[in-house]
Amino acid sequence: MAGLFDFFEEAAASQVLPFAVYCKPGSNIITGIFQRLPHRHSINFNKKGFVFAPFTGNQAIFIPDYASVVVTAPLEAAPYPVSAVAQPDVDTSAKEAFERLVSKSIELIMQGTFEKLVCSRTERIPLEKCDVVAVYKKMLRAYPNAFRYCFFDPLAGLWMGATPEQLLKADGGNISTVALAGTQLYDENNEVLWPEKEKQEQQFVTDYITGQLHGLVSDISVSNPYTFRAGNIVHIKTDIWGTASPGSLRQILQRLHPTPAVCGLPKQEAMQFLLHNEGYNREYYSGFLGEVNPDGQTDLFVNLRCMKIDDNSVQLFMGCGVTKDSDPEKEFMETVNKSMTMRKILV
Ligand SMILES: C=C(O[C@@H]1C=C(C(=O)O)C=C[C@H]1O)C(=O)O
Repeated sequence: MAGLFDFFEEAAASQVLPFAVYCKPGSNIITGIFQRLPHRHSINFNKKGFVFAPFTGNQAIFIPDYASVVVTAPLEAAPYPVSAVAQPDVDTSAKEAFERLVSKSIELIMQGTFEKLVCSRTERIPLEKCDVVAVYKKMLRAYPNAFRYCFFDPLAGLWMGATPEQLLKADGGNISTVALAGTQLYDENNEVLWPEKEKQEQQFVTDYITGQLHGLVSDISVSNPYTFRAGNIVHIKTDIWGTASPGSLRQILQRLHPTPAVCGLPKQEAMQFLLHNEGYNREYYSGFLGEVNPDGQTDLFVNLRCMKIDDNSVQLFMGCGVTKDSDPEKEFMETVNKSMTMRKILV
């Protein structure tokens, strides 16, 4: 009988029908959902399946279980130690353009137009041929604490990523989410200390999320912020959980996405600013993805540390939170560090 990786090899090679292959943080079960017919389904929170939504949140793609073959496989291979891969040569014009965007954002924050903006950029790496399944297998072993996925849809293209950020977990009335922000390089020889700027940036996210949950979620609990490692970098993380009113999942999601961890404050204005000023289309980067299950666990993640794989190139996506205390050059370096998550598995 054909196993998950047979389906995956075939679906990735032919690139005709939508599919998703994923493994949850800390899990050793890989799930594949392979749609049987070339029909585009829209998201329906009453059906079980896999959702893939763009940054703007509009027109999410949905692969329903009932229209697909769903297979699982155990993750048996040992962890893959990601090697020290050299950082890429700096593309001066990309660096200057990004620093201009960050400077403009700082100015608008100083003027009071925004409290926070998350600026992002994309980088294209030429690649003759990408062995999608081999790269995915490497990613599975390299980032055990991330949500590791590969997704394909004929219009959206082929995407892969290892995201550290949960957007929403819901099981019956119990829901949880996280506020994740603040970034520095992981250094095993030094204790992690967080500057005020990073703490403040992360606090914005925690306050926004708890504020948005009020009215829809009761008994909201918030953990203390703690340091969380994601590959070669560390973040500040706060866990947030509570009890949701029945049938409120779609509304909670609308209120949360996109959080100020990936967009900005105020939300709608920040989104418009980013759409008009980043100079490229984020598409599904900083959107959300994962399992929807009205009768069980819904498990959604923010699409970060991801890439889009085309015939002859790979496009990387990375961003960073900008506040009034940001330094444009440091923010650019932060995006380089974040790009290493995917770069390391491409070598
Ligand atoms: C925007 C990204 O990451 C987000 C931004 C962070 C930051 O500004 O420090 C940290 C984690 C993520 O919430 C990205 O990885 O592209």
